[in-house]
Amino acid sequence: MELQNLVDGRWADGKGEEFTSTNPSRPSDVVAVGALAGPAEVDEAVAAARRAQPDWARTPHHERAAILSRAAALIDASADAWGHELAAEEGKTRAEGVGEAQRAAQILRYYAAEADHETGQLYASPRRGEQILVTRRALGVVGIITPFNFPIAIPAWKIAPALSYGNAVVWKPASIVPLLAMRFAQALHDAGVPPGVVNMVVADGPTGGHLVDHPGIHAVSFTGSTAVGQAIAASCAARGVPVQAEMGGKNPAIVLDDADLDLAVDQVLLGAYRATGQKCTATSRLILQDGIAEPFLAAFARRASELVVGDAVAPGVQMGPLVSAAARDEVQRGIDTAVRQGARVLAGGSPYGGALADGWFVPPTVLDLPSTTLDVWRDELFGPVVGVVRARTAAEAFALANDSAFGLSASVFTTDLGRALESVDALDVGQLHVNSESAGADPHVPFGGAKRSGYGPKEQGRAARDFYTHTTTVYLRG
Ligand SMILES: NC(=O)C1=CN([C@@H]2O[C@H](COP(=O)(O)OP(=O)(O)OC[C@H]3O[C@@H](n4cnc5c(N)ncnc54)[C@H](OP(=O)(O)O)[C@@H]3O)[C@@H](O)[C@H]2O)C=CC1
Ligand SMILES: O=C(O)CCC(=O)C(=O)O
Repeated sequence: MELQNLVDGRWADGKGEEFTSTNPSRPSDVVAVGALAGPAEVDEAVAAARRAQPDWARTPHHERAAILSRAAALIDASADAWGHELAAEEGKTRAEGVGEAQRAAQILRYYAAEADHETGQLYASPRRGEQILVTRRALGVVGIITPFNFPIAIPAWKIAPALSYGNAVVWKPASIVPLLAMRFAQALHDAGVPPGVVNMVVADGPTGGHLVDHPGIHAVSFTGSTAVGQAIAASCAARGVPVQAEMGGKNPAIVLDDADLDLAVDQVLLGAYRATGQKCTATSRLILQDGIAEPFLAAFARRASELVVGDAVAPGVQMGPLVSAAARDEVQRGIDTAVRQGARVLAGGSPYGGALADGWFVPPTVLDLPSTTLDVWRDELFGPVVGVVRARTAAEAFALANDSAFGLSASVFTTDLGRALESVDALDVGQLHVNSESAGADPHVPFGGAKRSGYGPKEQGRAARDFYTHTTTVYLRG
């Protein structure tokens, strides 16, 4: 597949450095080749977006919605093929890839349906002969920067609301997995998004910085690492531009003495190892109450070791590789450091030999931690690694869960409604799952993190409308 950028409604080769994307299951297989875009193409894209945006904002909401619905249908029709490509380029399994493509279509449909919701409010006035209206308008041109781990769903949940509320976008996807970005841009283009309303430039991080600092950009939405997100937030603050940054996580799963253990084992496995642990919402800390710790761990470590790891597109595979050699090396280094610091390996832990040694595979790993002083308790590894500690009481378990600079997501497993409600009060996180895995985000409800996991307004649902529009309060007298 040849890499191209979409600028002002035209597909064009990049003018920057040559780039090759490869299959992390079989790194000698090339998935896409081409040249990256550079700052000049970002400038062209921003100029095109600025020209196109006013008319797009004036286009009746229902016409914008019809385009999003058509794009959703195009994605659904290609979900099998694109899901396969996603798995071959990013490393999640084929089933997860197809599911992600379908999720992108579902998100587009949700924001298409937003056309049927009210777009403002009418208030009574304290003065005779006056009404007060609150209307909404688009921000203008939004810079969108997305990570590798959800190459179509995350772009969908940023770009669909931006478009639905009348903005134009300049989007820089993660350069390591450009293929699904091209597919998504293609679906929007083929569905009839006017030239310049959606521009996609496959570029490196520094060129992303050029986009963030561009004076023609009116807001920025970012998902990725905490370091980059905080730097972007700082530059946006310096320019006075709205920003939302969705960043890392170190998400706990708490299993209390009264939990349904079979359910908890199943769900924690999903949270920890689906997408090879490469989700900001993945479970990476496991807090077990003493009474169930040993039976839970015995079952969990056995099930983790039994997961079928292999080529992401092969039938029956339950976990694929990490996205890159660098990611594989970093996660393996994190495991080795944990072991040096005293962690006991209950599953995985060592690099694969044999056929899997050629791909970027790390085994599903369970580490029993002697204390919370180990680096693996604090630092996000972004891989299939879970560190386990024990707690005497539910209160102690909740305190351990809050012992993190991050606050994205958490799971609590209990059959006691009172304890479930206590956890709602106790845990400082953006998403709390009671009796389900820590990952997952529905399009109609807010998504985002507390503490270092998130900065600025949340994403999705009504929260997206608040980010992608601003209000005008109209004091109206006849
Ligand atoms: N919270 C989350 O959802 C996610 C968190 N992460 C965390 O981030 C780590 C690294 O993953 P990665 O995807 O590389 O995350 P990064 O934060 O490095 O990248 C995310 C996006 O930002 C771009 N970018 C990088 N540097 C800059 C910059 N200076 N200015 C503007 N844009 C920039 C990247 O471009 P390019 O790809 O071209 O470098 C990519 O499009 C993971 O190990 C994980 O800890 C990662 C993905 C998702
Ligand atoms: O849990 C999910 O489905 C979303 C996760 C996410 O946003 C991420 O990993 O970047």
